[in-house]
Amino acid sequence: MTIRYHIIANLHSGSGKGRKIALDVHRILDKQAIPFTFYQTEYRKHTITLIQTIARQLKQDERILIIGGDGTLHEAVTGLIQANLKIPVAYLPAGTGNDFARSIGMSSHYKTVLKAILKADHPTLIECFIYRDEEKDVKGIGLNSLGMGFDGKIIQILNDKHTKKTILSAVGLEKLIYLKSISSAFKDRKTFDISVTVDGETYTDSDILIVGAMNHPYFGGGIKIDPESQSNNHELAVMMIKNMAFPELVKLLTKVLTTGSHIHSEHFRRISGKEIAIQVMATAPTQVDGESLAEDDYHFNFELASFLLWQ
Ligand SMILES: Nc1ncnc2c1ncn2[C@@H]1O[C@H](COP(=O)(O)OP(=O)(O)OP(=O)(O)O)[C@@H](O)[C@H]1O
Repeated sequence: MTIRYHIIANLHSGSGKGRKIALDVHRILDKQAIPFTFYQTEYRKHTITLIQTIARQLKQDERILIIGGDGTLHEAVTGLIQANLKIPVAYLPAGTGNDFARSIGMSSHYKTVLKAILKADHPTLIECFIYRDEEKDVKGIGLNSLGMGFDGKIIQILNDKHTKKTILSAVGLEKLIYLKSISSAFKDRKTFDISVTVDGETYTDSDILIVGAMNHPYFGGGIKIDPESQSNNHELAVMMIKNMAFPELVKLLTKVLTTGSHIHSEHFRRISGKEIAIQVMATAPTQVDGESLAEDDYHFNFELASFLLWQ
């Protein structure tokens, strides 16, 4: 059976990587006489409505392929879960960070990934999470992580400095993009008290720099911030990092980037489980999958969810 592909591509992802990959996919499919329809995302969140429209009309011999970064895949999965559409998607990573693709061991060569997609005969179940603050009426999905505090601040700074991100990404220094923002985020840091509940047990702490729910180890384009997390292991982890002086932060970051021994630091704490709630007692910059949420004093409940991936 010949399959027709509905390709949703964010041509701006990965500072032009999305455009290059999309053009090449176009060429490869043409060459193999594989039919496809091409849709280009035109604004933020466009992928959510696009995928819902396509998925609702999808025929038996048709599949959806997403080309973009973590943000684009995040929107695609949001669209499907929001509309309760249990339709598998294929995904070609073309972003700056590509932490989701890294977490599930996808090849970094898009031609290899495309080959596997074209041969795939059954989809794989991939775990993600749903976060919800009932009182503030805020709800969404996460593929990688949701973090409040310092990491939320880093993402805010990066989104304000889009040009820098573009330049560093173009020369392949994705990790540096995040690391360069750390000192400015640190200067403006705010710390807060937290209450965390994991599988019925509550922990409180104060002077917290970062608290977040992790679905796998990576943040910021391959920074292995929570090496003990694993994708698809039927649980999430809460990661907490306490406030510290700048020299200690540098030491901790060196460990993050080298041995991973930061997990033994007195500043680092991790608790894993299935049912998680995180409450921050002051407003904090917040990020989900590398995109900012409005700064607020959230009380989030997390639950595991899943989607289907052709790979
Ligand atoms: N035409 C567009 N103009 C502006 N923004 C867009 C457009 N299409 C998509 N977007 C937005 O771009 C954001 C970033 O895209 P994406 O995450 O795919 O790329 P990236 O940031 O380069 O990759 P990564 O998240 O892996 O680092 C998404 O949140 C999406 O809403």
